Order: sequence, then structure tokens, then C-alpha cells
Amino acid sequence: MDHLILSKPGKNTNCTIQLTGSKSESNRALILNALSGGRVKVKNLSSADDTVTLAGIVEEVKGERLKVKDGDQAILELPVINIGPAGTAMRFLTAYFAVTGTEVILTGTERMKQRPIGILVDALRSLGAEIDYVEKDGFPPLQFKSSFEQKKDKISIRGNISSQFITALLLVAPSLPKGLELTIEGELTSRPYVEMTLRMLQEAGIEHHWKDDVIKIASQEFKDSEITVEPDWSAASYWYSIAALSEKGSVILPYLKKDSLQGDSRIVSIMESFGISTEFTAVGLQLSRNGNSPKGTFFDLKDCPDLAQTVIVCSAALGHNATFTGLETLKIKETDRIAALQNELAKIGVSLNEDHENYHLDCSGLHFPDKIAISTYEDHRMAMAFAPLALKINKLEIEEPQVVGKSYPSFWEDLKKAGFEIE
Ligand SMILES: O=C(O)C1=C[C@@H](OP(=O)(O)O)[C@@H](O)[C@H](O)C1
Ligand SMILES: C=C(OP(=O)(O)O)C(=O)O
Repeated sequence: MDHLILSKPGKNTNCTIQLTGSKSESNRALILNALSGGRVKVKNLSSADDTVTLAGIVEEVKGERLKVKDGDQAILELPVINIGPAGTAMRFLTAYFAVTGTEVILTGTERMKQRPIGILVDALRSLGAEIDYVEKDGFPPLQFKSSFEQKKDKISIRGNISSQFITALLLVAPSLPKGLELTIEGELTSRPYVEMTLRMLQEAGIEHHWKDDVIKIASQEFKDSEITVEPDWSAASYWYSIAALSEKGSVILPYLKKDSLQGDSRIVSIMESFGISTEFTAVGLQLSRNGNSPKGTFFDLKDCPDLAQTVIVCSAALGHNATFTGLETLKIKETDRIAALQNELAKIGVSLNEDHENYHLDCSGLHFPDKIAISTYEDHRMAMAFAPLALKINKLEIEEPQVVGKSYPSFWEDLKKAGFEIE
């Protein structure tokens, strides 16, 4: 399907939506399951395409079907594993293949070949891994060699490009013969994702020690354990935006927890500023409008970059001028999300202007045409962040709507449950 047209005849929204499992938790759990030889079990895995892809690869690797046999014959060619657009899985598998000495080539989409990985490769090489770049230095595809011998246990890594590099190293750390002492240099971006990793390792029986910029994990065994993946808070954020743009109503999202491992649960406090109250009830999280008009004017999203599109588009649609910071990493995600937001917000007369580390949202020209078409740039979050605009625009065309599959395959079906019409 090259596009769909979204409309919302009634402006009240009342629904209960069962969200799929967290993509971030699921991807970590799959790596822990593989490294622990199945001792760490996983429940409620996400149905996100990225997780399904990673699960399939991990299954193949566990079954050793990827191993190239030399025997009497010369090795013909290495297995090529294509991770598609899944950045988290790309980074986690890089560490996994490196330290398990799995001889493969790991590649992804054209966009994946533009997403940096050099910092992680350098770190793994200094630990002793043999990894080559197949095309361009610093970027996928990567080629892994069949052996790994740990050379050292103390390494440093820059923290401000992607926390996924740090998580990737932490996940494999307990399986390293000498363990790992990781020093994070400079600022740490997306910090809650590192905390999530350490908390999940803890659930799997792995101790760590984190003081200032140094995280230590000794070589140790996983324990028999079971990880239950919580629903995805990044996915929940689109429902917050829908509630904020609806006239009235309430949305119930079962099984989301107050004490979540996911940093994107910060959407609760961010959306307080946009007039949405959250209650944790017996049936799940219930969000509803409290009648207050938007009030916050400065939002730091360094800890929760995946919320940026949701919050910026919602603020724009409410005509609420605000300043956002902590958006540096958005340029190297599924697309350059800053450029994508600027292009698409211009269609409703809103601009997002860079000013050193800040971005100012200027809604002075806000208008809602009867019909607009939103481009999605192969980015699930562009499609989902703009979809709530159907509450303001009669016919909202979303191009390449299947992009949502990356993290939230049932997104359009769920919108129908909430009274959206889709042509
Ligand atoms: O570890 C994770 O699961 C993730 C970390 C974040 O990436 P960065 O650390 O690159 O910001 C986030 O944007 C991504 O969607 C998921
Ligand atoms: C950045 C994201 O994912 P990844 O880095 O895993 O591709 C995302 O889901 O918004």
C-alpha cells in the first residue's frame, strides 16, 4: 500500500488498547536468552518487525545453522545476515557475533549503512574481536571472524552518540572470560536505556557496579529466570497524543507499570503539561484530559529521544510554542528526524528552528488544511506521530503506512478500534 487516508468523524475518543511488548526490552531479552543458553526465558515478546527479525536470527544462530563447515571443501562464502532497518538489533548482534566468534556478514537497509557503528566496533576490537568493514569504514556491513580471545577488560567508550553501543557491550560482558570495566566518556545520551539493560541483567542474575562513569560487570553465570516484557511505552505515547487532540474521552492501556524499565514512561509527566492525567488502575493505565491548557515551554528529551516526534507534533497541533533540547541523536535514527519533522510540520504552517542545542517550535502560522499528505521517510515514528492529526484535519493522507510495522504492527487496526476511519 503506498498510502492510506485517515479521518476521525467523532472527536471524542474512548477505547482500550492492548499494546504489544516493548521493542527495547524484547531485543535485550532475546540476546540474554541466547547468551544464557536458554536459561533466561522470555514472556510477552514484542510483535515488532525488528524483534521478529532478531528472534529469527538468534534462533538460526543457536541452531548453528549459520556455521560454515570447512571439512574437505574450501569455504565458499560466508552467510549474510540482513537485519533490515533494526538499529538496536544491529548493534546488539554486532557485540554478540564478535564475542561468540560467529563467522558471518551482518548488513541492513541502505539507511542502516549510513547509521554509525564505528565506536562499537573500535570498542570490540580493543577487547580482542576481529571485525572488518565490508564497504565503508565506520558503517555496516560488518564481517566477523570465527575466533575471539579477550585481550583486555578495561575499555572506554563515548556516550553521546548512541547508548545502544554501551548496552551491546554490557549485554555480552558477563559472558566475557575476564568480564568488563567500561568507562563512559563525556555525556551519556539515552541514559534510561542503559539503566534498563542493567536492570534486565539483574533480573537474569547478573551483578554490576556503576559508580560515576564506570560500569563493572564480572564474568559470571546467568541464573534460571523468566523475563516478562512490559508493553511498549513509546507506542503508548501516540495514545497520549490522541487523547490530547481529542475533545473528550479516555484511553485505557492495560499492563503498563508505574515503575517501568522504559524511559519513555516519562510521557506521563510530559503529557501532564499538555493537559493529560494518568491513573494507574486495576484495568491498566487510564489517560484522560483534565481540561488544563498546555503549559510547559521547555522540554529536555535527551533521556527519551523516541518521544520527540510524538511530543513535537502534538505541541504543534495544539498551537503550543515550546523549546526542545536533547535532540542531537535524532539525525542518525531511521531518518534524519529533524529534517523530516521540519518538512512535514511546514504543511500545517509550523516551523522547528535550530538554535545551538535548542529547537524552537513556532506555531504562529498554524492552520489545518482540509487535506494534507504526510511523507514518512521509512520511519515508523513519523507515521505514528502525525496520525493523531486526523483529529484536526478531515483527510490525512499517510504515505507508506506499513512503516509502522517496525515497532507497532497493529497501529492502524488499533486506530480503527478507537473510531478512526481508514480508506
Ligand atoms: O537501547 C534501546 O533499546 C534504544 C535506545 C535508543 O537509541 P540511542 O541510544 O541511539 O538514542 C532509542 O532511540 C532506540 O529506539 C532504542
Ligand atoms: C531509533 C529507533 O530504533 P532503532 O535505533 O532500533 O532502529 C526507534 O525505534 O525509534
